[in-house]
Amino acid sequence: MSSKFKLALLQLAVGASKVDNLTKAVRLIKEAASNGAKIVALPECFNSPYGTSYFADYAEKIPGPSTDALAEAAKENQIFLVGGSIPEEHNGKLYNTSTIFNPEGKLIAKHRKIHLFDIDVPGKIRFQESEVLSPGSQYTTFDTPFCKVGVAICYDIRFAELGQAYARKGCQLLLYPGAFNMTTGPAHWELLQRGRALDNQLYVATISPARDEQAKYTAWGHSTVVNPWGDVISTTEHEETIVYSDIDLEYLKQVREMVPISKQRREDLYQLQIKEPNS
Ligand SMILES: NC(=O)CCC(=O)C(=O)O
Repeated sequence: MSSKFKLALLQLAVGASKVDNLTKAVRLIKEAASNGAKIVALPECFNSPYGTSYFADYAEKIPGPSTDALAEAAKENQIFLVGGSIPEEHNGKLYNTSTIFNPEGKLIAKHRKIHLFDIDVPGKIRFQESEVLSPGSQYTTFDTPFCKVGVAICYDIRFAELGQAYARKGCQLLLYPGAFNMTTGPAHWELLQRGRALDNQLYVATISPARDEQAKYTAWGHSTVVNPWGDVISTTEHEETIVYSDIDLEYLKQVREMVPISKQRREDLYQLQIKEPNS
C-alpha cells in the first residue's frame, strides 16, 4: 500500500446546461487523471446551478444520466471518483447526493447530505434547503488502496461530531464537496476545514464550483486541501481550475505521534456516541 497519492479537486464552472456541465466534468476528470490523480472530486451540485428553485428540474434517479457518465469516467481513467453532488429524486423525495465510484466504474458509496443548509443572516443571505430537500441519515466512507475516505457535503462540515465520527471510523481524508457563499465563505470556509483537520489530525479537502457572478447564488470558490497539522497545502481563488495536492499518510502518522491526542482523551469525562441508523 502506497503512503502517498495525488488528489485532484475540480473547481468546475457550473452553468444552466446539464449536458455542458457533464461534458466539462468528464473532460476535467480525464485531465486530472492524466496528471496522475488517483482520487478526483467534483463540487457540490456539479450538474445543476445551486438553488432551491433548480433542484426539482435537474433531479435524477441514481443510476441516471449524470451518474452513468461518472461511472464511465471513473472506469476509463482508472480513478476513484467522488462525484460532487447532484439533486437526486428517490421515492418522491429530493436529496443532495454524492456518488462515489471505484476504478472499475462501480458505485461503491452514496452520501445524501445529512445537515440541510438552512440559515438566515439578515441583510446578507437566507437559504432554506429544507423547503425542497430531505436529509440523509447515513455515514459515508469508502476504502482505497491508500486510505479510508469520509464524504460529507458542504453544510455538513459545520458539525464537528460528524468529522470526529469519520476519524473514529478510521478515515484519514475527509472530502466535502461544497458551495459556500460570499457571506459565510470568507468568514468560515477555511476556518472550518482547518478546524476539522486539526481536531482529527487528518487531511480535509473542500471542492467548490467556480464563481459565477451572474448566478442567483454566488459560490465562494477557494477549493482547498488542509493537512493534519492544520496547514493549507493547496488552494485557489474562484475561477475554474484543478487543484492538485499530494496526500502523505506517513506525515499524518508523524503528526499523530508527535501530538498524540487520540490516546489522551478523557473518555471518563466525555464521549462521542456514534449511532448507525438503518435508513
Ligand atoms: N451548500 C451549502 O451547504 C452552503 C453552506 C454554507 O454556505 C455555510 O455557510 O455553511
